[in-house]
Amino acid sequence: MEAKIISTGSYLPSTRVPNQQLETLMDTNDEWIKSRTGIEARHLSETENTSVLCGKAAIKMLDKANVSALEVDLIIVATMTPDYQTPSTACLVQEYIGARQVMAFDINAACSGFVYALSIAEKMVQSGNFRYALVLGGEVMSKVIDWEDRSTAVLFGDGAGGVLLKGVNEKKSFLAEDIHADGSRGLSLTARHLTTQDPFSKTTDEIQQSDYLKMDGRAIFDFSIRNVPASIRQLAEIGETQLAEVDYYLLHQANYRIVEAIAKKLKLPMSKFKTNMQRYGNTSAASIPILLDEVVSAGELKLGSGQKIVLTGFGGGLTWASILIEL
Ligand SMILES: O=C(O)C1CCN(c2ccc(-c3cc(CO)ccc3Cl)cn2)CC1
Repeated sequence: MEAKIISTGSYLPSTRVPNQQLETLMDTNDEWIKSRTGIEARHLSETENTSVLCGKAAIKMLDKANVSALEVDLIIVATMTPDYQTPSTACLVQEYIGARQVMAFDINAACSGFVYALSIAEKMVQSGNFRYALVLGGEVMSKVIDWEDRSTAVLFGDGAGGVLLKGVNEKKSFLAEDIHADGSRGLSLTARHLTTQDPFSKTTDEIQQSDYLKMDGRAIFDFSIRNVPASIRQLAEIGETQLAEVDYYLLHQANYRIVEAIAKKLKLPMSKFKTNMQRYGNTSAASIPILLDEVVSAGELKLGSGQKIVLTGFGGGLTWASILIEL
């Protein structure tokens, strides 16, 4: 049995916030944001939590595939901004879409989360025990942002996207993967630090509970430029594929200059690297599936066409993960 992507879907909350609107909230400006990140606007959720964004994206992909929610055997949600610690966001999605009481769980690999989840779901479908698998990336980053910290508040957005996998007796579609973590540099990007809190705990001063996302931007920038090209080269070698044979590279949409720098290091044209951070900002685990759905919806990628794509996530953890897929 092999796993095949049979549908894609995405959902953005309705409130669009252009850079100019952030100028009224903090000491920033459209020119700085656009020139340093490529971001022109982001969508922010006023009432819909992560499970609802994911549920709405899931309903779109099930409808497109003409698959009932009752046929879904597995739901994985990649998120660093769950509705709750428990229940998992995937359990809330199961209820939201009206699926049977099937296996549903969240994974947290931050901006690499969707690629991690896709790798996990593929193996589970290959086992022959799961016929239809919903693989979602969803974030409400706006709830972990410090809206007084202009260095991070201008970078992130909310949204959800995903794919519907089906077990089929066809040739392999998932050709190669390169998936990593490096916890030694994990504190370069943190959010929601939960320290020990019991009558006997001895939280020292430097161990601070923190609700907000904090990022060493320079460190993450440098890590990305170093690790992502190496991961893509390694993937191409494992998949016995030339970099030029890949139709599109869909990278985590953190920063336009990062995508440019990676394309340059790989000596590939920017035309192979689709981007949408201009419209949505950095939606962490949701960025790749939203981009994939947009490129498929635009007809630039066709499911079942044999086109080759590389999906690469990179960020919190630190994690980085690449997957080579023949559609
Ligand atoms: O001064 C400048 O130019 C600033 C410098 C700092 N910037 C950054 C830094 C890091 C990221 C980033 C974040 C993640 C997490 O999803 C993953 C990957 C990256 Cl590369 C995005 N922007 C913005 C422009």
